[in-house]
Amino acid sequence: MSPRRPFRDARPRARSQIVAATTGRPGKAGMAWRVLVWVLRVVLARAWLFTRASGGWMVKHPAVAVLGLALAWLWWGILTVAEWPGDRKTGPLLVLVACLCPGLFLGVWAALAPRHYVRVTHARAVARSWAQTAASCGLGTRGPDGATVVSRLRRVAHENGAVVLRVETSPGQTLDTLHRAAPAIATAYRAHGYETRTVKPGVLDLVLFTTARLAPRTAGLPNPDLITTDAVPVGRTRGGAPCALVVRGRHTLIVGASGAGKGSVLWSVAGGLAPAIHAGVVRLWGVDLKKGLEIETGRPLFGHVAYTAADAVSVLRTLLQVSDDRGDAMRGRSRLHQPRPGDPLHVLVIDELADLMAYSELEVRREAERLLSKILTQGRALGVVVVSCVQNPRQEALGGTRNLYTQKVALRLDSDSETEMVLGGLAPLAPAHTISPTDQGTAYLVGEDGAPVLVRFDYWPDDLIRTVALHYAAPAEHTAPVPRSGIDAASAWAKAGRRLHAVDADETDALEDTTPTEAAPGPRPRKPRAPRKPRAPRQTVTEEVSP
Ligand SMILES: Nc1ncnc2c1ncn2[C@@H]1O[C@H](COP(=O)(O)OP(=O)(O)OP(=O)(O)O)[C@@H](O)[C@H]1O
Repeated sequence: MSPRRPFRDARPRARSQIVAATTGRPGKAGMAWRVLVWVLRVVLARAWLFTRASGGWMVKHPAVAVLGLALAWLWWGILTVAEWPGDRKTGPLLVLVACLCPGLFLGVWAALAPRHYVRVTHARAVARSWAQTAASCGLGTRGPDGATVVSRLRRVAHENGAVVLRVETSPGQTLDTLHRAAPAIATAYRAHGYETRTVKPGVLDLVLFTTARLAPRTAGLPNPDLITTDAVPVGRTRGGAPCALVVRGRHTLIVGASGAGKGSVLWSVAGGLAPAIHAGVVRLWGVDLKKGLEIETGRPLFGHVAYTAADAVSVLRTLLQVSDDRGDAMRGRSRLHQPRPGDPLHVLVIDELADLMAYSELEVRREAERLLSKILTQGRALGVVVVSCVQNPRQEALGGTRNLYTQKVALRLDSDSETEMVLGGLAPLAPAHTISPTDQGTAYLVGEDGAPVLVRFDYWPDDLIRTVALHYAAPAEHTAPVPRSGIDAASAWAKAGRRLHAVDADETDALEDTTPTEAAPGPRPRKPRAPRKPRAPRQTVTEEVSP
């Protein structure tokens, strides 16, 4: 252990003493201190902006600045030597202000409207350097007269955390030419990333991100009225806008190195779905072969959980059965399942998929891969979706299922080859391996449209997970067995719900025996006992006594 450094310990102590004696004081004195600090901050910040903007202009135009100073000084010197009666300062000062007025104007502008000033000056700088940058990034073509013609920059706009360049192709170029030049342009302008959006034929918006870091945020209690599976709030995007995840109709793969924040993504989904779970619109299933450490924190949200490989296979088999039954019921009627109470969206959450697909017994692994692949190919439209978390995106950890996920969340990854494994051709647009280890919960989200979005998922502390899980616990009927056929569904759900209200631990075991998991590998479950036949009443033989 390193020796403790006394001055390091003293610094925070001195700081907290100062805070306690000033802004931390109770009552009006504390309030006065806080107002004073705020005013000082604002004044100092504005003074700095003024100095920087006007000083910057003077550095760029030294001749004008020196001329102004020299004229003012000369005028004042002449008046002084001539012993001019009256005011000798106003005239020279006016001359100085007149010479420096463009710089002073910029300073006042920066101090009064700093954001507008930065945006306008930045846009002008980009426009000035565009021709040269575009030509060196491959956007120049030779005109008939031999001169180089570059793609036209139509406008420079600003969004939160991004600069948007609207670029128009020049004759001889296609949109593909602009797409190919985008990485070089982003690098030339020192952007942290980029995105391209086609506006109309021949016109493209090139979005250059000016920030790589998104502020962390702790999740709050979910909105009880937000019963949705199509836009589950999970975090914030780069521009600070709320980010919502589509759960219905999509299988989601969450990949991230150890400590990258997979838990945040998992609980953002499970916690965001909590009101829908409580309303019976979503039924949550959990597989956590790390002894249930993750899922057990929010256990009441889950209908069924599996903490062993054999149970996990049973859960997969049950869900496959559900999707088979739904397929029969939906055929010719609907192409996408519409969840509702009594006929919910089944969401299977798997924490650390590799534990099941790579580190289990060979037989279990094969069966799990077979079942999961079937669910991933068939379940999407039938209201059975999978959310899998995994550390290692390699083939051995995911089996053949990697490309069956329709939505991917790439948290921090260890190398560019891992990013490529997860996101394929989108890797240059979503360099997940460059996410800082201190930015846990930051990830590139790639939905079905294939456009990566940088998102910081909300952080879910354990206490919040427990509170939400208790508040929005799954309805009793969701911990009941899934009926095998849709015909007697309603009565089976109701019956199971009634039974579960009164169950104790033994009864739950008995109930589990009746779930459709008979074909699970390992020891065969007991056959349910046939109901006992009512016994015939014992006959009493009376001897007839003949008269
Ligand atoms: N969204 C977030 N914002 C801020 N900090 C976070 C966020 N998510 C996670 N963290 C921090 O990172 C730590 C690790 O997160 P988490 O356990 O979710 O990572 P993980 O990817 O699941 O790791 P492992 O695979 O080892 O279980 C947490 O204890 C927390 O301190």
